[in-house]
Amino acid sequence: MTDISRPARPAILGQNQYGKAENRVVKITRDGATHHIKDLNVSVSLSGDMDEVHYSGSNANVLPTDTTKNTVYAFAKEHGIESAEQFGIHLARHFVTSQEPIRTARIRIEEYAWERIDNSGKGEHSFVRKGQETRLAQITFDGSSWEVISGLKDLTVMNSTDSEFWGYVKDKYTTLPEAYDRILATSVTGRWRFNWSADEQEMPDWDTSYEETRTHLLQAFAETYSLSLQQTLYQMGTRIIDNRSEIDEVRFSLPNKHHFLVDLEPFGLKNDNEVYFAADRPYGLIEATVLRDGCEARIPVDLTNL
Ligand SMILES: O=c1[nH]c(=O)c2[nH]c(=O)[nH]c2[nH]1
Repeated sequence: MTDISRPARPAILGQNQYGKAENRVVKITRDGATHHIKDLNVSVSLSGDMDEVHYSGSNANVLPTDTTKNTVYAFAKEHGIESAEQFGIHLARHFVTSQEPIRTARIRIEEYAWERIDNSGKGEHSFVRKGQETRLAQITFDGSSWEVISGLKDLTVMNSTDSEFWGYVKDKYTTLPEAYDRILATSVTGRWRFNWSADEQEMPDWDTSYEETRTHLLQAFAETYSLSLQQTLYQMGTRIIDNRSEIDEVRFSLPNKHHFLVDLEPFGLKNDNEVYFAADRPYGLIEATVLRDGCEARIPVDLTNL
Protein backbone atom coordinates (compact mmCIF):
# COMPACT_ATOMS: atom_id res chain seq x y z
CA MET A 1 0.00 0.00 0.00
CA THR A 2 1.33 3.44 -0.85
CA ASP A 3 1.22 6.10 1.80
CA ILE A 4 -0.58 8.92 -0.03
CA SER A 5 0.43 11.49 2.62
CA ARG A 6 4.13 11.16 1.63
CA PRO A 7 5.07 11.56 -2.01
CA ALA A 8 7.42 8.91 -3.38
CA ARG A 9 9.81 11.56 -4.58
CA PRO A 10 10.41 15.01 -3.02
CA ALA A 11 9.12 17.98 -4.97
CA ILE A 12 11.57 19.60 -7.34
CA LEU A 13 12.17 23.33 -7.44
CA GLY A 14 11.18 24.91 -10.75
CA GLN A 15 11.90 28.33 -12.21
CA ASN A 16 12.65 30.93 -9.55
CA GLN A 17 13.75 34.51 -9.38
CA TYR A 18 13.98 37.21 -6.76
CA GLY A 19 14.80 40.88 -6.32
CA LYS A 20 13.36 44.20 -5.24
CA ALA A 21 10.34 45.41 -7.18
CA GLU A 22 9.28 49.01 -7.80
CA ASN A 23 12.22 51.03 -6.59
CA ARG A 24 10.97 54.56 -7.11
CA VAL A 25 13.98 56.68 -7.94
CA VAL A 26 13.88 60.36 -8.82
CA LYS A 27 17.10 61.97 -10.03
CA ILE A 28 17.35 65.73 -10.25
CA THR A 29 20.18 67.13 -12.36
CA ARG A 30 20.85 70.78 -11.61
CA ASP A 31 22.22 72.82 -14.46
CA GLY A 32 22.21 76.19 -12.66
CA ALA A 33 18.59 77.29 -12.36
CA THR A 34 17.54 74.73 -14.97
CA HIS A 35 16.67 71.39 -13.45
CA HIS A 36 16.13 68.11 -15.25
CA ILE A 37 14.12 65.18 -13.83
CA LYS A 38 14.38 61.46 -14.36
CA ASP A 39 11.59 59.58 -12.61
CA LEU A 40 11.77 55.80 -12.76
CA ASN A 41 10.15 52.76 -11.25
CA VAL A 42 12.85 50.06 -11.34
CA SER A 43 12.22 46.38 -10.65
CA VAL A 44 15.17 44.04 -10.27
CA SER A 45 14.78 40.29 -10.73
CA LEU A 46 17.75 37.93 -10.37
CA SER A 47 18.10 34.23 -11.02
CA GLY A 48 20.87 31.66 -11.07
CA ASP A 49 22.25 29.18 -8.59
CA MET A 50 19.56 29.63 -5.97
CA ASP A 51 18.51 26.03 -5.29
CA GLU A 52 19.98 25.88 -1.79
CA VAL A 53 18.15 28.85 -0.36
CA HIS A 54 14.90 27.18 -1.36
CA TYR A 55 15.82 23.62 -0.32
CA SER A 56 17.73 24.23 2.91
CA GLY A 57 17.47 27.94 3.65
CA SER A 58 21.18 28.55 3.13
CA ASN A 59 21.60 32.18 2.12
CA ALA A 60 25.19 31.72 0.96
CA ASN A 61 24.35 32.65 -2.67
CA VAL A 62 21.76 35.30 -1.86
CA LEU A 63 22.54 38.93 -2.50
CA PRO A 64 19.82 40.58 -0.37
CA THR A 65 16.99 42.29 -2.20
CA ASP A 66 17.76 45.25 0.06
CA THR A 67 21.19 45.44 -1.56
CA THR A 68 19.65 45.43 -5.03
CA LYS A 69 17.53 48.41 -3.96
CA ASN A 70 20.59 50.27 -2.64
CA THR A 71 22.41 49.54 -5.90
CA VAL A 72 19.64 51.22 -7.88
CA TYR A 73 19.95 54.42 -5.83
CA ALA A 74 23.76 54.36 -5.75
CA PHE A 75 23.93 53.85 -9.53
CA ALA A 76 21.60 56.81 -10.05
CA LYS A 77 24.25 58.92 -8.36
CA GLU A 78 27.39 57.20 -9.72
CA HIS A 79 26.34 56.73 -13.35
CA GLY A 80 23.42 59.13 -13.64
CA ILE A 81 20.28 58.18 -15.57
CA GLU A 82 20.91 58.88 -19.21
CA SER A 83 18.01 56.72 -20.36
CA ALA A 84 16.01 53.89 -18.85
CA GLU A 85 17.74 51.47 -21.22
CA GLN A 86 21.26 52.63 -20.37
CA PHE A 87 20.47 52.56 -16.64
CA GLY A 88 19.03 49.05 -16.89
CA ILE A 89 22.09 47.82 -18.84
CA HIS A 90 24.44 49.14 -16.12
CA LEU A 91 22.44 47.42 -13.41
CA ALA A 92 22.00 44.09 -15.18
CA ARG A 93 25.69 43.91 -16.08
CA HIS A 94 26.66 44.73 -12.51
CA PHE A 95 24.57 41.98 -10.92
CA VAL A 96 25.62 39.27 -13.38
CA THR A 97 29.33 40.13 -13.47
CA SER A 98 29.84 40.86 -9.76
CA GLN A 99 28.01 37.86 -8.24
CA GLU A 100 29.05 34.42 -9.45
CA PRO A 101 25.76 32.63 -8.51
CA ILE A 102 23.68 35.19 -10.40
CA ARG A 103 23.38 34.13 -14.04
CA THR A 104 20.53 36.31 -15.23
CA ALA A 105 19.37 39.77 -14.22
CA ARG A 106 16.14 41.18 -15.55
CA ILE A 107 15.62 44.88 -14.96
CA ARG A 108 12.18 46.29 -15.71
CA ILE A 109 11.77 50.03 -15.80
CA GLU A 110 8.77 52.31 -16.09
CA GLU A 111 9.64 55.92 -16.79
CA TYR A 112 7.27 58.74 -15.94
CA ALA A 113 7.62 61.72 -18.24
CA TRP A 114 7.43 65.34 -17.06
CA GLU A 115 6.92 68.61 -18.96
CA ARG A 116 7.97 72.04 -17.83
CA ILE A 117 5.40 74.49 -16.48
CA ASP A 118 5.92 78.04 -17.70
CA ASN A 119 6.48 80.01 -14.50
CA SER A 120 7.16 83.52 -15.84
CA GLY A 121 10.93 83.12 -15.80
CA LYS A 122 11.16 82.18 -12.10
CA GLY A 123 13.57 79.30 -12.84
CA GLU A 124 13.24 76.05 -14.71
CA HIS A 125 12.25 73.81 -11.83
CA SER A 126 8.49 73.31 -12.19
CA PHE A 127 7.03 70.30 -13.93
CA VAL A 128 3.69 68.69 -14.73
CA ARG A 129 3.52 64.99 -15.35
CA LYS A 130 2.74 64.10 -18.97
CA GLY A 131 -0.58 62.50 -19.70
CA GLN A 132 -3.88 64.26 -19.48
CA GLU A 133 -5.61 64.71 -16.14
CA THR A 134 -9.28 63.77 -15.86
CA ARG A 135 -11.67 66.67 -16.23
CA LEU A 136 -14.82 66.53 -14.09
CA ALA A 137 -18.19 68.27 -14.01
CA GLN A 138 -21.28 68.05 -11.82
CA ILE A 139 -24.50 69.83 -12.81
CA THR A 140 -27.52 70.15 -10.54
CA PHE A 141 -30.86 71.73 -11.58
CA ASP A 142 -33.94 71.95 -9.36
CA GLY A 143 -36.25 73.43 -11.99
CA SER A 144 -35.27 77.04 -11.30
CA SER A 145 -31.62 77.27 -10.30
CA TRP A 146 -28.45 75.67 -11.49
CA GLU A 147 -25.29 74.65 -9.71
CA VAL A 148 -22.26 73.83 -11.85
CA ILE A 149 -19.11 72.47 -10.28
CA SER A 150 -16.14 71.69 -12.51
CA GLY A 151 -12.79 70.27 -11.62
CA LEU A 152 -10.04 67.81 -12.27
CA LYS A 153 -8.14 64.96 -10.73
CA ASP A 154 -4.73 63.33 -11.29
CA LEU A 155 -2.88 66.46 -12.36
CA THR A 156 0.58 65.68 -10.96
CA VAL A 157 3.03 68.54 -10.47
CA MET A 158 6.49 68.96 -8.99
CA ASN A 159 8.81 71.78 -7.98
CA SER A 160 12.38 70.55 -7.63
CA THR A 161 13.30 73.59 -5.51
CA ASP A 162 11.72 76.72 -3.93
CA SER A 163 10.05 74.67 -1.22
CA GLU A 164 10.87 74.69 2.50
CA PHE A 165 9.16 73.29 5.60
CA TRP A 166 10.35 74.36 9.04
CA GLY A 167 9.22 76.16 12.19
CA TYR A 168 6.49 73.60 12.89
CA VAL A 169 5.32 72.28 16.26
CA LYS A 170 7.65 69.70 17.79
CA ASP A 171 6.48 67.26 20.42
CA LYS A 172 8.10 64.10 21.73
CA TYR A 173 7.03 62.16 18.64
CA THR A 174 8.45 64.62 16.13
CA THR A 175 11.47 63.36 14.19
CA LEU A 176 11.01 65.23 10.88
CA PRO A 177 14.12 67.29 10.10
CA GLU A 178 13.46 70.87 9.04
CA ALA A 179 13.79 71.30 5.27
CA TYR A 180 15.20 74.39 3.60
CA ASP A 181 15.26 73.06 0.06
CA ARG A 182 12.95 70.14 -0.66
CA ILE A 183 10.97 68.71 -3.54
CA LEU A 184 7.30 69.66 -3.47
CA ALA A 185 5.06 67.33 -5.44
CA THR A 186 1.35 66.68 -5.45
CA SER A 187 -1.39 65.18 -7.52
CA VAL A 188 -4.08 67.83 -7.70
CA THR A 189 -7.73 67.01 -7.12
CA GLY A 190 -9.71 70.25 -7.41
CA ARG A 191 -13.27 71.46 -7.82
CA TRP A 192 -14.54 74.93 -8.54
CA ARG A 193 -18.09 76.23 -8.34
CA PHE A 194 -19.49 78.70 -10.86
CA ASN A 195 -21.71 81.60 -9.89
CA TRP A 196 -23.88 80.98 -12.95
CA SER A 197 -27.17 79.83 -11.44
CA ALA A 198 -30.05 81.05 -13.63
CA ASP A 199 -30.92 80.81 -17.32
CA GLU A 200 -31.22 84.63 -17.47
CA GLN A 201 -27.52 85.02 -16.61
CA GLU A 202 -24.93 84.86 -19.37
CA MET A 203 -23.42 81.40 -19.43
CA PRO A 204 -19.63 81.06 -19.12
CA ASP A 205 -17.68 79.47 -21.97
CA TRP A 206 -17.05 76.21 -20.14
CA ASP A 207 -14.03 75.07 -22.18
CA THR A 208 -12.22 78.41 -21.99
CA SER A 209 -12.95 78.61 -18.29
CA TYR A 210 -11.52 75.12 -17.72
CA GLU A 211 -8.34 75.81 -19.68
CA GLU A 212 -7.74 79.17 -18.01
CA THR A 213 -8.44 77.84 -14.53
CA ARG A 214 -6.05 74.96 -15.09
CA THR A 215 -3.36 77.38 -16.28
CA HIS A 216 -3.80 79.67 -13.24
CA LEU A 217 -3.60 76.70 -10.93
CA LEU A 218 -0.40 75.43 -12.58
CA GLN A 219 1.24 78.83 -12.67
CA ALA A 220 0.42 79.54 -9.04
CA PHE A 221 1.95 76.18 -8.11
CA ALA A 222 5.08 76.94 -10.14
CA GLU A 223 5.53 80.56 -9.06
CA THR A 224 4.89 80.23 -5.33
CA TYR A 225 8.01 80.04 -3.19
CA SER A 226 6.49 77.55 -0.79
CA LEU A 227 6.86 77.37 2.98
CA SER A 228 4.20 74.65 3.14
CA LEU A 229 1.85 72.85 0.80
CA GLN A 230 -0.98 74.61 2.69
CA GLN A 231 0.41 77.98 1.57
CA THR A 232 0.77 76.76 -2.03
CA LEU A 233 -2.83 75.48 -1.98
CA TYR A 234 -4.11 78.86 -0.83
CA GLN A 235 -2.12 80.63 -3.55
CA MET A 236 -3.57 78.31 -6.19
CA GLY A 237 -7.11 79.01 -5.00
CA THR A 238 -6.53 82.75 -4.71
CA ARG A 239 -5.12 82.95 -8.22
CA ILE A 240 -8.30 81.37 -9.58
CA ILE A 241 -10.68 83.54 -7.54
CA ASP A 242 -8.75 86.70 -8.50
CA ASN A 243 -8.66 85.92 -12.21
CA ARG A 244 -11.89 84.06 -12.96
CA SER A 245 -14.92 86.15 -12.10
CA GLU A 246 -17.26 83.26 -13.01
CA ILE A 247 -15.91 81.17 -10.10
CA ASP A 248 -16.80 81.83 -6.44
CA GLU A 249 -15.38 78.80 -4.67
CA VAL A 250 -12.46 76.42 -5.13
CA ARG A 251 -11.65 73.32 -3.12
CA PHE A 252 -8.44 71.34 -3.34
CA SER A 253 -7.35 67.98 -2.01
CA LEU A 254 -3.57 67.74 -2.29
CA PRO A 255 -1.61 64.64 -1.31
CA ASN A 256 1.93 65.60 -0.36
CA LYS A 257 3.91 63.19 -2.53
CA HIS A 258 6.98 62.88 -0.35
CA HIS A 259 10.43 62.59 -1.89
CA PHE A 260 13.09 61.52 0.63
CA LEU A 261 16.78 62.11 0.00
CA VAL A 262 18.51 58.72 -0.11
CA ASP A 263 21.42 58.32 2.31
CA LEU A 264 24.30 57.33 -0.01
CA GLU A 265 27.03 57.81 2.60
CA PRO A 266 27.28 54.09 3.45
CA PHE A 267 28.44 53.65 -0.18
CA GLY A 268 30.96 56.52 0.02
CA LEU A 269 28.78 58.78 -2.13
CA LYS A 270 27.56 62.29 -1.43
CA ASN A 271 23.92 62.98 -2.19
CA ASP A 272 23.90 66.62 -3.13
CA ASN A 273 20.07 66.89 -3.35
CA GLU A 274 20.13 64.66 -6.41
CA VAL A 275 18.76 61.18 -5.71
CA TYR A 276 15.37 60.77 -4.06
CA PHE A 277 13.13 57.94 -3.02
CA ALA A 278 9.59 58.77 -4.16
CA ALA A 279 7.35 57.29 -1.44
CA ASP A 280 3.75 56.50 -2.32
CA ARG A 281 2.34 56.07 1.18
CA PRO A 282 1.68 57.27 3.74
CA TYR A 283 1.28 60.77 2.38
CA GLY A 284 0.35 64.09 3.91
CA LEU A 285 -3.12 65.15 2.77
CA ILE A 286 -3.74 68.88 2.63
CA GLU A 287 -7.30 70.02 1.88
CA ALA A 288 -8.97 73.41 1.95
CA THR A 289 -11.59 75.62 0.36
CA VAL A 290 -10.81 79.10 -0.97
CA LEU A 291 -13.83 81.38 -1.34
CA ARG A 292 -14.66 84.70 -2.91
CA ASP A 293 -15.23 87.06 0.03
CA GLY A 294 -18.92 87.04 0.98
CA CYS A 295 -19.71 83.78 -0.81
CA GLU A 296 -20.98 80.63 0.75
CA ALA A 297 -19.06 77.33 0.78
CA ARG A 298 -21.11 74.70 -1.03
CA ILE A 299 -18.57 72.25 -2.45
CA PRO A 300 -18.63 69.13 -0.26
CA VAL A 301 -15.68 68.76 2.10
CA ASP A 302 -14.96 65.25 0.89
CA LEU A 303 -14.24 65.53 -2.82
CA THR A 304 -14.30 61.76 -3.23
CA ASN A 305 -18.07 62.02 -2.74
CA LEU A 306 -18.39 64.27 -5.76
O1 LIG B 1 3.90 71.24 3.40
C1 LIG B 1 3.81 70.51 4.40
N1 LIG B 1 2.79 70.71 5.28
C2 LIG B 1 2.64 69.96 6.41
O2 LIG B 1 1.70 70.17 7.21
C3 LIG B 1 3.59 68.94 6.62
N2 LIG B 1 3.75 68.01 7.61
C4 LIG B 1 4.84 67.27 7.29
O3 LIG B 1 5.27 66.29 7.98
N3 LIG B 1 5.39 67.71 6.13
C5 LIG B 1 4.64 68.75 5.70
N4 LIG B 1 4.72 69.54 4.61
